[in-house]
Amino acid sequence: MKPVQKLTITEVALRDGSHAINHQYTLEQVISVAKALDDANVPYIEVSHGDGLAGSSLQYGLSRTNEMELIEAAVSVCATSQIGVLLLPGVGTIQQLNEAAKLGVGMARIATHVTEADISAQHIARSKELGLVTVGFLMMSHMAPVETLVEQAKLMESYGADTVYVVDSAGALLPFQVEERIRALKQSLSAHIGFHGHNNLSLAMANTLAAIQEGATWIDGSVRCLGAGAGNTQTEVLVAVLEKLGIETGVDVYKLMDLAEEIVAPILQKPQEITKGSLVLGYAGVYSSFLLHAQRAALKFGLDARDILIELGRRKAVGGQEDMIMNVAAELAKSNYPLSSV
Ligand SMILES: CC[C@H](O)CC(=O)C(=O)O
Ligand SMILES: [Mn+2]
Repeated sequence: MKPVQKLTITEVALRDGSHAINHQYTLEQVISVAKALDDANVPYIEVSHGDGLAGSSLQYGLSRTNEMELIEAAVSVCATSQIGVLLLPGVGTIQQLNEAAKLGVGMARIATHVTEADISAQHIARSKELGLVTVGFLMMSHMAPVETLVEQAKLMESYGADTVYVVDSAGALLPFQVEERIRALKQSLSAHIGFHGHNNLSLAMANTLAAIQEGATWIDGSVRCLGAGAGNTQTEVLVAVLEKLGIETGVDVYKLMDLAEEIVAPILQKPQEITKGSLVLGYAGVYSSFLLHAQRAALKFGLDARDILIELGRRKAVGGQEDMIMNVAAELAKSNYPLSSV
């Protein structure tokens, strides 16, 4: 392994994990998870609706608890960890960013589809003005050629992003594809490079290690894999693996293991496994957060969720097009279903 610089871990179970529990976090759950992550010395903890600030809606799923209350509570129980928020321009606005900053968050991640970095300019600029650590988050990175990804990352850097992430939203990338993407960004940017994986093809850990090997230093994980689809790179496992590789994170692995077992496992509505549904996300390159929406549409129309997901992949649906899921299901139900089989 090439020498690796110190890594900065961001825990996403309180944001990406919100998808997996239908955005039903309670104040008590967020407080207990945030407190334990702070105690384990995790540097950044993301707290927001799964689809970012202001994501609570019929389209994406209504939050049980107002996210600003969750953010405020998480900030209040953390002595050293910084709370971060995710914002998708158009879903959330500058107003919510200002509000979150007032509550004491330390980081904002501005997320766009991999070809749409230009819509992040004002949000990145505002985040910098607010003095926040500012991250550009290029979602569905598997959908663009490497050159396009580099171009888009450079835009985010030019707006002021301190770090730019390759986000494997569908868990569709293979390790060599992660390597070529991170290598190209490393060669073209001076910003830090980050990686956010999903485990739909059981490659989150391999992809994360590939990213680190090529120079990514900002890395996401979710405790007990609590994230959309089959979840993210499992944080407590990642920290243990990194320790074995002699790579420093500053995170206490024993405390993370206890948190995973005693606090996060009881929150899970079902274990984070690679089911046929989540496997198809990675296989067809579909946004991980579409899984539960597709399963609900399948029930409603008497379909196999896999056929809905395959069709969404064929149509290259992107985040924000959740309304397409019901449309596709309705069309499939009327046509000579099944159109495809896996
Ligand atoms: C919009 C939200 C999405 O879940 C962001 C993310 O974590 C991803 O694209 O993987
Ligand atoms: Mn994600």
